[in-house]
Amino acid sequence: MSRTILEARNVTKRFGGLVAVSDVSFDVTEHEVMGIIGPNGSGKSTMINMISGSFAPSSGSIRLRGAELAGKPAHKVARLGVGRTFQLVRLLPELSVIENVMAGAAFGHRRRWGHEAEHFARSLLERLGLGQATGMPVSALTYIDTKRVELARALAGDPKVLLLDEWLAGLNPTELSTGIALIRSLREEGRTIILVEHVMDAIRSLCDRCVVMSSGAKIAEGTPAEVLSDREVIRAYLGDGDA
Ligand SMILES: Nc1ncnc2c1ncn2[C@@H]1O[C@H](COP(=O)(O)OP(=O)(O)OP(=O)(O)O)[C@@H](O)[C@H]1O
Repeated sequence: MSRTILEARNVTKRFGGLVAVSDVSFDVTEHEVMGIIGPNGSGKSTMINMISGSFAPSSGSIRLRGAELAGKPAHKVARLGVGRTFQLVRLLPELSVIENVMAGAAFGHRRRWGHEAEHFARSLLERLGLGQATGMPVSALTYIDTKRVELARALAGDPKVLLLDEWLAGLNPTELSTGIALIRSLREEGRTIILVEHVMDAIRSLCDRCVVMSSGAKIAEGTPAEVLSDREVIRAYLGDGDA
């Protein structure tokens, strides 16, 4: 039976006078891939940042299997089981590829150290196609490879919920199909994933459900086919004249 793993209730985030996220609620079921989509500036990254503990909500609740995440710092949220990648890749530039991934193993949900961390990091890097690059400095990597390392680092903590913030952004068409196949393989192994994405092909082919945001509010929720044919969603993306 499917169970709710993450529950967002009436979540609001204000930056001074600006309401970036306004009273948003949704549930994420175990093993599902849920997309958060919406036009630029609609509050998607802010929502992800609140789930991962980068920002505290101004009000509302975010629970992971019943445990309150709202207001907890990012390292505690990671320990409780939320792993993430960032819209702008954040790696430790002084460290090698494998050291970056081992850092994720040390600070994630299931802590691994020393040989165990190294072994696990190596197996993840091989799986993500970076088996030959483990000792390289991250500064020598191509853009897609830095994204792979960041994904490996997030997976190294064995997260219960993986947040991908525009992980596919900036990839060329070949890299994009590799990237989509990679996320699909994570989905097939039963991971729970929340992804913020602008690439509609990826949304259609990867997501079980989507939440659509516009100006901070949730305006629709459903399968990709349902929400992408919703008049209000089309209006939010294209403007009044086109809906
Ligand atoms: N740290 C911050 N301080 C002040 N305002 C912020 C901050 N972060 C986001 N905002 C504002 O909150 C609103 C929502 O931004 P957010 O980045 O969450 O949108 P988004 O849907 O992720 O956009 P995009 O698709 O362009 O990444 C925007 O108006 C943005 O300028």
